[in-house]
Amino acid sequence: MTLSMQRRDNSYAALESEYILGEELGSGGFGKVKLATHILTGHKVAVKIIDKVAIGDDLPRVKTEMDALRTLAHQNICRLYHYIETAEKFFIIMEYCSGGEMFDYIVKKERLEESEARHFFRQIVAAIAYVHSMGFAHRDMKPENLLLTEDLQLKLIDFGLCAKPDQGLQNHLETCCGSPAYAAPELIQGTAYRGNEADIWSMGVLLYALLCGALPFEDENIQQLYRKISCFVLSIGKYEEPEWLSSASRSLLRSMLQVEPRRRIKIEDMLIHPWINKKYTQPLKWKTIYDKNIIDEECARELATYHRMSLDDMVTTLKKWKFDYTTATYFLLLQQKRKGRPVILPLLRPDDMIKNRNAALVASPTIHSSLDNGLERSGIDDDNPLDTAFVFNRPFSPTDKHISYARAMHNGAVIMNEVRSERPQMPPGVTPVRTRIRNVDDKENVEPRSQTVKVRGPVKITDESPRPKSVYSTPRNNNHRPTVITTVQAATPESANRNGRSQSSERESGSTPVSPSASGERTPRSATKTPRLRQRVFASLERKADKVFNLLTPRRVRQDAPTVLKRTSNMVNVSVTSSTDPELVRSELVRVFEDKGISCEQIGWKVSGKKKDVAGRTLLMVEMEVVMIDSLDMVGVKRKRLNGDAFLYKRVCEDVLRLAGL
Ligand SMILES: Nc1ncnc2c1ncn2[C@@H]1O[C@H](COP(=O)(O)OP(=O)(O)OP(=O)(O)O)[C@@H](O)[C@H]1O
Repeated sequence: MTLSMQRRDNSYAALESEYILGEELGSGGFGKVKLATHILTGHKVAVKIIDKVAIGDDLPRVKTEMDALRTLAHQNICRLYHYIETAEKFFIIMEYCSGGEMFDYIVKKERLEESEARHFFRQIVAAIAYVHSMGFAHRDMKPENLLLTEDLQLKLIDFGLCAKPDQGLQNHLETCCGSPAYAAPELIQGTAYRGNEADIWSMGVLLYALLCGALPFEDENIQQLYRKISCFVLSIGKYEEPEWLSSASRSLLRSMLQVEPRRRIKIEDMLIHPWINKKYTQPLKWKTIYDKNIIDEECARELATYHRMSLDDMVTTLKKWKFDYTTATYFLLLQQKRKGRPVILPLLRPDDMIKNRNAALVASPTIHSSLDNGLERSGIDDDNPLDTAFVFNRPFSPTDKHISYARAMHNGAVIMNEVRSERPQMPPGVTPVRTRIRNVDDKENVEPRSQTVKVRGPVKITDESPRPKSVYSTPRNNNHRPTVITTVQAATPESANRNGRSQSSERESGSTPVSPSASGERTPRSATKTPRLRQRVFASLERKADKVFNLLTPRRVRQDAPTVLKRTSNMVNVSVTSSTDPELVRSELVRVFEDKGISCEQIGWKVSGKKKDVAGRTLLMVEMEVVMIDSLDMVGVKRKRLNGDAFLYKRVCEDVLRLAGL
């Protein structure tokens, strides 16, 4: 092991006995976020890893984020479970939002129907009403900071720029922060402002993005962007109002995108706004469903048994809200309970489990069999080996619950093999696809378990196993990468320089306003396409992608890439080409990146591009991975924003794929 690897090992040692690190979920200006498994419960969590040296002067931002996350507990705010600080790093362990970024959802849908936009926006309003009621302003509202759970519940993240003025939100703030495209005019003008009023403006931009699939003010050049917002402020410019917007949505947007902060709609008035409440029978429930003073007895009892403590002592411990491993386990047990799963911990402690990974197994039936009888599988992650082991086993006997859980923890591979023998055979590493339809009318005002939304699969591609018939591999190495979580990954390679931060949102608007019209809410999309909204891209991009094929050329492909081409059936963020030749597609991606002056790096089937501004600052990092689409046996391109502004990402992807022959 090299010295640098050892160093990395040590820096992750704090997580070793408690979490198993997995793939990278995303990265921001302040670190990266990885998927991980909480060893004791087997649940997935997200771990934000911040390097103390790399963060430098921005250290206070971590403190701000931690203070906010410790205080704020709301159903639409990503839950903090555990916080670890070491000499080198901060680890922020949070609720895992498997549905990806809200932005990708908008992109996938091009824009949202008003009813769907309302479903999401009500959750944004609920989160911000709560944040403001607690004396905080978020100050960085944008679609990248809104994540989705697998059942399309929205979670606000990234409280690193939030503010909590000592004398309350009526007090003025001065620091200009957030993304320029979402920034209120008073921030851009550099005057003192109120954080809550600035949040309402950003929410207006966000609602516009949901309804129109574009931003109201955009420009490649940040000064031009400011100029556009200033023109709007001076009433010599307007944002475009597409004709498909209903009169109620226009009126809400106008009241939020109100230049004069005092005249901007207040969050209390938004809660009762007709557009927000249309077709909802109950008022928006914005208050938190969590009470820090109430501890769930069943979860506390299970923890007390595990730690060999009295229930009272455990309740006292939990109420200290230390955000340590016990707090994390409590929250995960609570989550388990809400999903109708047994509230059970193993007899062994994580350290023992790791030491005894290969110990002989002791008992047979496992605990989660009731789940297998079609009772309730919600929340069980098919692509989590530990969870999967629990789901498809034999009936539960109360006496052996701990032993069998421990068995599953000890030797997932053995259990998995047993499991597979009871299920249709699948190639190793292939994750079964699960879809669920739930049943609901009023999505927001019912308990999460009874909600009915079609579940989107997780964003990542989990099928990484080569298929005998159609494996495309580079000449030097045929090894495929391991599946997502198999062993403790004390160290994972750092991605090359992902610390660039987006400076601006970039898109030329240049369009004149469309006169308002009171069109109905459910205008079919086909009838509402407006060429003026040039920002709407991905859907059209995907439709045109089939033209890539004929224009592909095989030049400039490095033949030394080590990884195997992935096959996928997961179409999230994947553009289909009509090509059957992945090498051709890859070489064309490289060519177009280079032609556009975007520096690019090719690693296996992934082509990463980095766009910089004139001053050499990284504005955006994007990754395009060539994949084979299972059902079609065609080549696809999977897009991923590594860093930087989402709408700039959208534009760059559009350009790259268009120039590649559309
Ligand atoms: N809880 C989570 N579940 C799933 N993915 C997550 C989670 N938290 C963050 N991510 C992913 O990681 C990305 C970066 O996270 P985050 O915005 O918190 O980092 P940051 O360094 O503060 O970024 P920024 O530069 O925007 O401030 C997100 O955009 C998202 O894609």
